[in-house]
Amino acid sequence: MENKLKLAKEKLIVALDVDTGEAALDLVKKLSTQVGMFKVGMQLFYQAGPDIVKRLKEAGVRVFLDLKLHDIPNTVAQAARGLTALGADIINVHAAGGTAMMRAAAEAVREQAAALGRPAPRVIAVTVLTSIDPTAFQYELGFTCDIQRKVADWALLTRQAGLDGVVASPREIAVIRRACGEDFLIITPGIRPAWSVAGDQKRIMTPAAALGQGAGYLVVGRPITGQADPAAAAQKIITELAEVL
Ligand SMILES: O=c1ccn([C@@H]2O[C@H](COP(=O)(O)O)[C@@H](O)[C@H]2O)c(=O)[nH]1
Repeated sequence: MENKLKLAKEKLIVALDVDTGEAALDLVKKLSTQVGMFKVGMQLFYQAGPDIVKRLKEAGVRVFLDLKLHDIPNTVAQAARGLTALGADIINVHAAGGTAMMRAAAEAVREQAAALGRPAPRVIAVTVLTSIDPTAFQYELGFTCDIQRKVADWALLTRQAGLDGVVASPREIAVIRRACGEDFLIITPGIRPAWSVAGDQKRIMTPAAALGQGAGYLVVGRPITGQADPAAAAQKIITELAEVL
């Protein structure tokens, strides 16, 4: 069981969606024995500033920098260069930015990492946000195919652009695997244990079910960080994961 708990820990990424560096570091202190990686998103990065990534790296943790870059290729490449210099382990862009933008990001990251003499962070692409349901996808965003088809197409585009993987709902893991193969990284937010509330997430799955589908990593935010005892919530999740490993 101990080995399974270790493996489960490696699968878990906790979203540090808080306003200050101090709050983020406090969560890291409480959770670092149970969590393999921490995610810095827009909420923390825009308020605490880029230095938070360096502080987390100094604290010895792995960092997924989830800023979802989406702009013209040159702008995204220059931004990706900056994020690489901060020392993130994974960065991301939006697949909707297209292949030229994704290729530019991947190339800039490789060049910058080589110039700094460091391993390059993995670069992945966000497909369809897990907060989008089929109605919004069709009637607000105007897509005529279903979400699964679009996610599979964008995942393939991402792979062809030379990126390492995608962010998607666990509900799309099977179609992504069929399109992109077993060695393609799939990071899944939209994780909701049976005892938690969905909130704004629409395409959700429990931790055990997502792992059963073959998720590379599971991103969990509020079901852990929104609890009075985040460490106890994280422990419940890794125990649930260990049971299916
Ligand atoms: O499609 C996506 C892409 C990114 N996210 C991010 O993951 C976490 C999820 O947090 P919860 O509190 O567990 O809902 C959050 O930081 C999002 O920005 C996503 O949810 N869906």
